[in-house]
Amino acid sequence: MVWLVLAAFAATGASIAVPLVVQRVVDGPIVDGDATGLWWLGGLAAVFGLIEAGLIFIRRWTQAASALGMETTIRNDVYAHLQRLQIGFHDQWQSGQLLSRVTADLSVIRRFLSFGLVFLIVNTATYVTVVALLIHLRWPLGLLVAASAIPLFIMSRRFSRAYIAASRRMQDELGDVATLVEESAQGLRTIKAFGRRPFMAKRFGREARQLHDTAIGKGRLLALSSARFDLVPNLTLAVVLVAGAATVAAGGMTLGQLVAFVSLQLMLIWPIESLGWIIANAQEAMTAADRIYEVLDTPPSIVDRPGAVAVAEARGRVRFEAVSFTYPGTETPVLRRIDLDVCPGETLAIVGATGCGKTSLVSLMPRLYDVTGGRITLDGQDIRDIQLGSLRRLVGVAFEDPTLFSMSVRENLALGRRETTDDEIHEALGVAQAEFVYDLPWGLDTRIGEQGLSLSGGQRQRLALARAVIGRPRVLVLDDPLSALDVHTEALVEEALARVLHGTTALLVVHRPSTVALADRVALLAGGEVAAVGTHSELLETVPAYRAALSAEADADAEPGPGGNVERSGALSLGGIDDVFSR
Ligand SMILES: Nc1ncnc2c1ncn2[C@@H]1O[C@H](COP(=O)(O)OP(=O)(O)OP(=O)(O)O)[C@@H](O)[C@H]1O
Repeated sequence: MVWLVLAAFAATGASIAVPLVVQRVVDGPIVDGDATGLWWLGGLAAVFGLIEAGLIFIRRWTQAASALGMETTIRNDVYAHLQRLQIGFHDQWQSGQLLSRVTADLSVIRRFLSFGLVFLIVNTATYVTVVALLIHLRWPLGLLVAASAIPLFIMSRRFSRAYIAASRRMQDELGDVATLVEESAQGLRTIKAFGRRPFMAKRFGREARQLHDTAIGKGRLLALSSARFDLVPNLTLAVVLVAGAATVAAGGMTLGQLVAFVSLQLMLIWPIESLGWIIANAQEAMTAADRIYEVLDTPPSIVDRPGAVAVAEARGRVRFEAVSFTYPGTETPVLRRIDLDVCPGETLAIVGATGCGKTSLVSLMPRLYDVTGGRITLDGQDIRDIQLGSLRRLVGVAFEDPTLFSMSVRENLALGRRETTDDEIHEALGVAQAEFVYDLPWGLDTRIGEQGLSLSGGQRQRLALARAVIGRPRVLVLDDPLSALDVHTEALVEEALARVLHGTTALLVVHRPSTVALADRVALLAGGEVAAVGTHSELLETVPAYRAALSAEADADAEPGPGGNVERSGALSLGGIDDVFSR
């Protein structure tokens, strides 16, 4: 930036020097008929021209490097911050809005850094220097030119107020359009399957038209103000020409001085004309910066507490002590006074009606959310006093909706643990019955599609399960990890999983009665509270609500799927369409 500004100032100095040389040429060699002097001064003007060209090259070159460097740094900062922010933040933000901030808004800032800001500095410096020279050359005419700044100032204030509102609206609308594109791309199967393409296209068309109208309004504002800005220097020039000619005729200034005066004044036209564009550019960049700061200024709420310790090994005793939890931004607690004690190596199944808080409960273990009352301990230590990094290394997680990334199978699995050997991968794939990956075209190095969409629901779920069990974490959190598997595969996975669960403390959200068999004990959740805890057979005998919950799940399970032995990914698709239409 420093080189850039220095080069810009020096180039402006060189360009201002040229009219001053012209003045010497007109008043000296031309009036005196001195050919040698003409050559010398002509050569000097050419040298200034060459210097200016060289400096412009340096300016443009450094401009690209500095603006792109800053854009990349800010983008990395925003991305890193988004990763640090708690899930609660992401629940409340549309992903398209975040996407447009990391892409479109940052490009606006880069454009300002590389053009708007440079021209703002250079043009202001040019304006001040040239006006000072004009006053020096002929003060009454110089002051007239200086006075033309007053209407310019008033016009630019009005313009910037109107423009900032329009550009904020447009950038927000751009975010909405990005959200729609992203959602539609993700939900394309559902949209096509329900024949809702025209509906979605119409919805998109409405948003796109809104964006178009705002952009046109913005363009109109810019066009109007550019025309007004243009008028001021041209009117001033006309006055200067008439008054200047009269002064030369009266002998108040030389012809060379008038030529220099007008040449210098012509140098002001571009800085003034570009004022509207620079203000627009600056306002857009300020709006974009505001939008980026809305993200950067949100402090992550789930962080290491002061004095949090790193824990490398754990026995794996997990206790929920009077835990309650309310989602950020909501009033009603989802979980109330939860007391659970899970011994090292024990598997606790969590059973309950849909929406009773099972997923919320297990999300607290890896601190995706923090408890709002009570505490969770691991080996007697509040998990908030354990460094997040080490807590998440100790806790393996697989959720019902298995997210895979556009990376190779191996990289997807390594997300579960950074250092993995082929043996560990093989073992984890065995547990999850996911050996099918060896049959993919490039085996473990096959790149799976965006979010793993080229795999079936059951295949994705098995890979997510393998990712959770890789490296045998001390605590496993499995949120209905077998829901998309056919009965045969489920039995095989359960058999292998039982061996893994043997030495691991596990919280296992269970929807299907068959999976309960994996658990040592079962906790029945009802309305966000623990209604009963005991072994499966105890609860079956003594708790009618447990029998009811399991038979309801069994009924749901028994509903015929297409083809009987097909992997049950229907539930996931229905979740998807709900999402599309509720948004
Ligand atoms: N991000 C969120 N923000 C606010 N409320 C939420 C959020 N996620 C879930 N809830 C609410 O919390 C309650 C419990 O949801 P949760 O997903 O924990 O239930 P669940 O027992 O796992 O359900 P299911 O069996 O259908 O998976 C529901 O009423 C739900 O609407």
